[in-house]
Amino acid sequence: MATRPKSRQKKRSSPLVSSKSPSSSTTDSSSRKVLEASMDGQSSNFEEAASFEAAGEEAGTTESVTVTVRFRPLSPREIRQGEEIAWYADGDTAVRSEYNPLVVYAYDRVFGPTTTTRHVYDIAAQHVISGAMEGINGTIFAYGVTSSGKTHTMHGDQRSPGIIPLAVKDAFSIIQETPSREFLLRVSYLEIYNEVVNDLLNPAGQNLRIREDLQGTFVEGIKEEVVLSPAHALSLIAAGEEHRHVGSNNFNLLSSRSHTIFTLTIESSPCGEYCEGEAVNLSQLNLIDLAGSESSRAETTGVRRKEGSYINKSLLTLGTVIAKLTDGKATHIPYRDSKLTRLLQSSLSGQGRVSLICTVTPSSSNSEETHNTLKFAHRAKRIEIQASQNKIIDEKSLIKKYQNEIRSLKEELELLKRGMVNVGSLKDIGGDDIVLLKQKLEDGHVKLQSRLEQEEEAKAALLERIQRLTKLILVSSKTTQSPRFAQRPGPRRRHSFGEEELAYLPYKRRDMVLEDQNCDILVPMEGYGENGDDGSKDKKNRKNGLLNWFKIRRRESGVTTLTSSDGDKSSGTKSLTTPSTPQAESVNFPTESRLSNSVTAESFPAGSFHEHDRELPTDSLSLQETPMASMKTIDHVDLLREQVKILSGEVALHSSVLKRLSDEAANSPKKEQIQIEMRKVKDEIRMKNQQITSLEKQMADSISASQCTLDKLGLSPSYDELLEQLNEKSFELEVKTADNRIIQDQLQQKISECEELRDTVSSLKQQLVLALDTKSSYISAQHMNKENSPSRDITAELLQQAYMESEIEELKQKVDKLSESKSQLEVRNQKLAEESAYAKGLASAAGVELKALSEEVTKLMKDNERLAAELASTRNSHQRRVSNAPKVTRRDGQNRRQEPASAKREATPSYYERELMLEAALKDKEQRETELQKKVEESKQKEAFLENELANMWVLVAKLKKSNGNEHDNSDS
Ligand SMILES: Nc1ncnc2c1ncn2[C@@H]1O[C@H](COP(=O)(O)OP(=O)(O)OP(=O)(O)O)[C@@H](O)[C@H]1O
Repeated sequence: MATRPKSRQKKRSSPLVSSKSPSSSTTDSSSRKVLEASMDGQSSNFEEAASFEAAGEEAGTTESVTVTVRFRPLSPREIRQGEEIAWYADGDTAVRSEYNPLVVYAYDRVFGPTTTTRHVYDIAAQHVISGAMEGINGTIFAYGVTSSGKTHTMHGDQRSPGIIPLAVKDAFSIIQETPSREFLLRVSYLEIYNEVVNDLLNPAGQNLRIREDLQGTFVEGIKEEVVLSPAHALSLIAAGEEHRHVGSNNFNLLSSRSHTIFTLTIESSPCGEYCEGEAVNLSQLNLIDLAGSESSRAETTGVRRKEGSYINKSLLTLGTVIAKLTDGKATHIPYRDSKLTRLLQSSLSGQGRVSLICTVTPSSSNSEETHNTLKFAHRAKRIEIQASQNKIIDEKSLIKKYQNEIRSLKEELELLKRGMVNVGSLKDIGGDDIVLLKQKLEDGHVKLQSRLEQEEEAKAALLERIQRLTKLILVSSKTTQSPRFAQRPGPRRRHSFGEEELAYLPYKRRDMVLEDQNCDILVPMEGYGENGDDGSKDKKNRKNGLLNWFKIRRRESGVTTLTSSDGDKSSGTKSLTTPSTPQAESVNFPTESRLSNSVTAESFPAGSFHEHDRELPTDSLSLQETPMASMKTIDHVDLLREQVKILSGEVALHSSVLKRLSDEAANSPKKEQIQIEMRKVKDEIRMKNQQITSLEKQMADSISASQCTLDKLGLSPSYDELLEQLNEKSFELEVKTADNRIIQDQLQQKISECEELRDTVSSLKQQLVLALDTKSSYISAQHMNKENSPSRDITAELLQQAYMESEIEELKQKVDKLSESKSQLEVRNQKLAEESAYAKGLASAAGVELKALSEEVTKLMKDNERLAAELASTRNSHQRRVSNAPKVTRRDGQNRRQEPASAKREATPSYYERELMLEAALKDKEQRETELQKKVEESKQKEAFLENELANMWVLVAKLKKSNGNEHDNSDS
């Protein structure tokens, strides 16, 4: 990390407080929601921030999410409506309620309404970007209600570039400052609109699916573009923004109706020879501009309301996920409840650095929403994250793939060059026979010529490919090796944008758009957004508003006018003279004096990466040549030099021939013939020399032309323009070619898969044919057998025999199986018959027993009746006797009752004994009766059970008999 806020650095010396126990907490529910004394809250939170920072130094340690709050100023509309300030930034780390000074929340940092986005970037985002460049995943997102300033913070405009352009710029600056590593950057840009994922870089990529693999969630089929310069990346964002859903509500004329995620995938590996076998750092930087939550006060209808409910639902899920993550007890985190949380799953679950920038408005009308945002931010602070480097030792990483390809292409080129040089050895060919030699020479010449042409072509193709691949891999243009990661440089220089890069940022700030409008326009027009026309109105909005932002100043006529949203080229708009000179540029952006230095920026092609910030000395820039052009010049000169070498070789060969011819002419009688030959060779030599001279001239011209290139830059706008266009086109072509190659690889894979499948199909077909052949031969053999034809083929006979044998064998096996199952069934049958006999016996025994028991019961009942009658008569006689006896007084009665029982017994011994006996007998009988009745019941149950069993058995027996009968039938057949 290069720049850290000074205040933080100061605080680092203070004892660190664990980020796990944030001391600045609020009780969410209470009306007196505060909590700690403000100063305490601030300092402890500061320490927390310091702890985060320190943790960040060590990869893989626990950090907490960086949470910052950014206030926007009151909008002109709010001022007009006389709204008051409800919340304000109290110092650097606290937000306080104007209405209740005791309500205060503390964060890592709080930015007041005058803070610039650049400052916000330095504190809330820069460490995430530098981490991402080192292989640590990073996510930055802006959260807040509609119109609170999320898009202003994330995207910004030309006057105040947002976090996304600053991050892109910084990423390329870091590459520039890291000469020891090679980088490959890819971008993708998507939106989540009404829970549908759309690719903003590819209009055809609608409703994409979210998938999961071992590395986490990803969007299937999303387009990824390799980027080579900040301008290139920003142009993609601008193009993507054109497709984003934007509409108006009564708080924001250009309200984002979708969440967007801009992802920068960074691969890096050590430069040069050390890179082989070295792990590649791979990380993703997600820059997210959320759609704003909408309060019920938003006057929305139709499509707007639907969008609003989707936005609110996904933000609610985000809130729930964060609440559960910080709960500690939650077992299930509902990431899957919304596309947003699904895509943010790995970031939220703590893989990589996360920075949450909560944008708030101070206005009293939004007080409640602001309070909710503040509570959300406070909860998010408790999420723990793990910042560790992602290293992959994978040859499949794109950068490794390109590096390997470049290496092998270079080797190929080297071989080719050597082959071409060896061509010169032809000069050794010699012979006494001149005619033969001449013939040989002519043949050799033709062959040599065509071979040379082929090899030239191959070489040119190789060079082009190497160039193309090398260009995709970004390296620092600095030659000094000062590894960035080993020793961190001092304060980072400011981010500054070149003309070309600024052209891709929105020109007007949104508030300017709002201010330009009549106040009435802020309230939706009658019927606005009520029907399906919303879409078209959106488009119109986009055209009127956003198109202006993203209108790229073209240099066709040298002067371009940026029209206002109503198409008026009046004074309300700025006339932009396309600059080709520093003076012209300063006219364009009078407010930004720092821009005036970036003259040469536009002269650099989009297709090449060269840091051309205005911080770099202009002198150093002027010495640089357009890399693309320079590469081409070098290659051209290289090719010319090779051709000169070859021609010189040929001249040398002809000279040696000439020498031999002149020697021969001196001794030979056929002088004239030899002299003719010599003249021809001399002509050849002259011609070759002329060619050499012309090639040398071309070489000199090319070199001088390349040296003059810079002089011409800026002086000849049309040439620049053409060059730029050419470079852009060639860059586009390169990227397309890279894409094509990937597609071709995939195609190749599919083709090989297809071939494999075809092979399988053909082998299956063969098997089928074989089987059919066997069958038909068998049938024909059988047929022949039937006819008993004497001309029977022996093979068919053998085949038939074998077939029959196998058939017999099979049948035998079947018979065995059947007989086995038959015997099993017989055994079972036997058992069942035995069981049924036993059951029958039991049933009859039970019947007999039942009969006996019922007889006994009748007998007992009779006895019972008899005894009962006896007892009744005895009682009657006793009563009669008592009533006949003399009357006694009550006292007598009592006395008599008090007489001992023996005396009583003595008085009526037979009566008492008999009564007792009878009662005992009666009891006994009753007991026996109940017992017997119980037994009868049991027997009845038993009988019923046995009858049931018997019935079942009969059914079984019947079944068995039936199946036996079938088997017999089968075996008989
Ligand atoms: N810090 C700031 N300084 C000056 N103006 C700001 C600031 N933040 C926001 N604005 C202005 O406030 C208005 C609303 O901001 P912006 O569109 O960024 O809100 P938003 O949160 O993205 O809204 P939505 O969720 O509806 O898209 C714009 O005109 C913007 O220029």
